[in-house]
Amino acid sequence: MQPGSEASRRIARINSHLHPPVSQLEETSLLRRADCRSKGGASGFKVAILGAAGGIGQPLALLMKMNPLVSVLHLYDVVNAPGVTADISHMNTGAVVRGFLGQPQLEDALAGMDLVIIPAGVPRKPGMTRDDLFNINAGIVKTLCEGIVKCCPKAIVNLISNPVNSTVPIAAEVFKKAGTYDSKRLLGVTMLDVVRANTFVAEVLGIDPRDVNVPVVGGHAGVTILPLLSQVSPPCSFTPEEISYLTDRIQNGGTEVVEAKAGAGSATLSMAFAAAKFADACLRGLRGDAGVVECSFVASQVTELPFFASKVRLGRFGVEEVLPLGPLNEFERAGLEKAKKELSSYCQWRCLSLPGFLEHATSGKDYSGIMA
Ligand SMILES: NC(=O)c1ccc[n+]([C@@H]2O[C@H](COP(=O)([O-])OP(=O)(O)OC[C@H]3O[C@@H](n4cnc5c(N)ncnc54)[C@H](O)[C@@H]3O)[C@@H](O)[C@H]2O)c1
Ligand SMILES: O=C(O)C[C@H](O)C(=O)O
Repeated sequence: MQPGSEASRRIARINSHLHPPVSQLEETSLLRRADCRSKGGASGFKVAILGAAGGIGQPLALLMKMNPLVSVLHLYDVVNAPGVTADISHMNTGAVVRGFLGQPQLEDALAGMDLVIIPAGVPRKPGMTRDDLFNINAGIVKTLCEGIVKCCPKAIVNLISNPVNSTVPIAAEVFKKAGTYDSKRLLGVTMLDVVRANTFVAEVLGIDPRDVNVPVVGGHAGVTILPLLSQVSPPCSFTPEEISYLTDRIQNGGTEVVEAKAGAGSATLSMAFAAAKFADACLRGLRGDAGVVECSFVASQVTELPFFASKVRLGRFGVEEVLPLGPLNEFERAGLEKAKKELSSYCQWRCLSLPGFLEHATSGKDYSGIMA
């Protein structure tokens, strides 16, 4: 480019506008982004994050923008999506980032997505259980899933919003009602339990946490979180005291963070790390990689319960196989009974088939009055 030429004057004028927010930049620049030659996003997967401006959503957006398997990243929230999008979009990695704000833009955010990750919803405060979030989060999840039904019914859905033990059955019910349900494509994210288990076990053993893999089965709340310490890789053994300490710490890892944050929310950074790891596994499965196995809360026949977390093999269509629990020791068999009892006591599960329950339960009102 010749110094002093019209082109160089244009670029200088554009640079002088680089300070205003992105929306103003679009209006004032001579070269609008829409006119740029590179459109990006040539190959790879299209991923949407719903709740992208939240405590989990923001670091998760950052991590997904760094994932080379992602070519298009849609960031949707009911607040602050433009700001997060402008910020993340300046990272010089491959994915093209677009932001979407509020319900009127939900359908555009979802159109054509391969993977939808949902961390939208309210987090716990000290003294609350995850189940206390149901009345608000079930309604949010229902609305978002209705968008998925319309715009990307074949997408893989990674559901993070709590209580996962209930939001996954709610999402399944929304998809069933619309006739788009495919149990292989709906995955509750329990990866943080595995991430925590790997970290705590590595601490006890004095080894690198990246070398540890602990299967964690059941669900995602209290005693429903069941680490299978007899199946740790690499093979190892624990004293009864170590087993008791590890089981308790893994089951209460979420509460440990909620209490440490003292009212400022629940796990966000470790959750974003776990969600990004899990999403990457789903994308590798979609790509056709062999042997991608992670734990997830899915429709299952591993126990008599309709949904259960266990190891699943991920493939081109989502969950290709729900793997059996494997041999359990006596402590784990007792833990499994407790987990199943707790999981089956979730009233939402018992009531899902009642006429009108889905609408009532997701209206934000107390649903206990219509329980059988
Ligand atoms: N599965 C897990 O292991 C796990 C771990 C940690 C947190 N969580 C859960 O994830 C959820 C989010 O946690 P957080 O810390 O990010 O909360 P947060 O409040 O920081 O962020 C939630 C975001 O969701 C957005 N939101 C609310 N309603 C929405 C809607 N209708 N559509 C789109 N976005 C909407 C909010 O604007 C906010 O930006 C909570 O329910 C929390 O309990 C799950
Ligand atoms: O504990 C919470 O409420 C958030 C999350 O489920 C967690 O395990 O950290």
